[in-house]
Amino acid sequence: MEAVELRGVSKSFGTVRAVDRLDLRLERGRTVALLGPNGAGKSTVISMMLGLRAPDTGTVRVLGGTPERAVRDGRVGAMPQTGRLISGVTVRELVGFVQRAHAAVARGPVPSVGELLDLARISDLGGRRADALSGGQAQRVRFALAVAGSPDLIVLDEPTAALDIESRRELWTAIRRCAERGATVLFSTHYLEEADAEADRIVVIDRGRVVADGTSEEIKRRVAGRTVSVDVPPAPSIDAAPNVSVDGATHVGVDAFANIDLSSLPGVVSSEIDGTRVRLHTTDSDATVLALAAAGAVRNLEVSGASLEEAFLTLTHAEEGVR
Ligand SMILES: Nc1ncnc2c1ncn2[C@@H]1O[C@H](COP(=O)(O)OP(=O)(O)OP(=O)(O)O)[C@@H](O)[C@H]1O
Repeated sequence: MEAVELRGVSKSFGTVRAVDRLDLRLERGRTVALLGPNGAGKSTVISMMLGLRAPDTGTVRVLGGTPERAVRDGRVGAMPQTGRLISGVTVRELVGFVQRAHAAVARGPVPSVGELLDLARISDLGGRRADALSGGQAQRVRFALAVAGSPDLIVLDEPTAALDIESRRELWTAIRRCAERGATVLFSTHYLEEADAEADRIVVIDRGRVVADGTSEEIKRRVAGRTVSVDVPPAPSIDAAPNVSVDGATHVGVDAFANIDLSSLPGVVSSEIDGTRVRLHTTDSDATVLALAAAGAVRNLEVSGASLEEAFLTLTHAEEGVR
């Protein structure tokens, strides 16, 4: 049984179609990133998984039942994007209150207050007022509250937004510990490097639809792009360099490196010149390199795979014709 299953789910707000016939299955025990630009529909998807919104069409199943049921049974721990900690209590009191509420209804064992403080890396904050914490500290307290019921599914909506690198690292240490204990983790993020580093699987959504789904390696491969970089040859060699025939049509010579139509080289879909460095984005790096070699333009040649960022931009801008 999957942790989450969305089938043909759509949700509109007035004329805005926030989620558009979305199908998504999350296997148990994995950490999945929901990645997408602003307004892609991430929060709306999450709110339907948590039973906070009903889909217009389609079905949402969580841990084999309705989202409401899974949440009511304490099997889902959530950290929504916004929400402040209540005032007038210490961190320990707040975590204790939520822990006892879970312990009273839980089917199985739940962590003690001390374990929760330790898990969320907030043991040293137990005596501090809950409403007087830094952003990173407050986020770790919210995480402790989210996992107080030892949930099977943890849903985190942009958990590290606006946190500095150190706070992000601390929070991820805590999240990873829950994942290692077998929890399924779904988190949304704008940070590509975070999805790359923390997720077993990345689901890229855009305009309410899944545009890519796989490991970060698979997503990078989907873009099928490689970047070939070379230095622009120094002036003395320019005149001596031969011209090269490309696709039997365009004659390219390194003497005119700055003026040639780089995108007419075989495989090249776009190019950029940065100072003395030329970067060619290509779908056929072998052919591009051969053409450059024939032109004698292979100084400091480097071939690299597409970055996740390039893949993300390509995937999410595909329909706009960008790139
Ligand atoms: N309550 C609402 N009323 C009207 N429109 C809404 C509402 N909630 C979301 N939307 C719209 O639905 C679309 C998807 O929004 P959503 O918040 O799900 O995206 P998101 O991917 O979480 O974005 P972000 O990364 O900016 O948080 C957007 O166009 C948004 O303006």
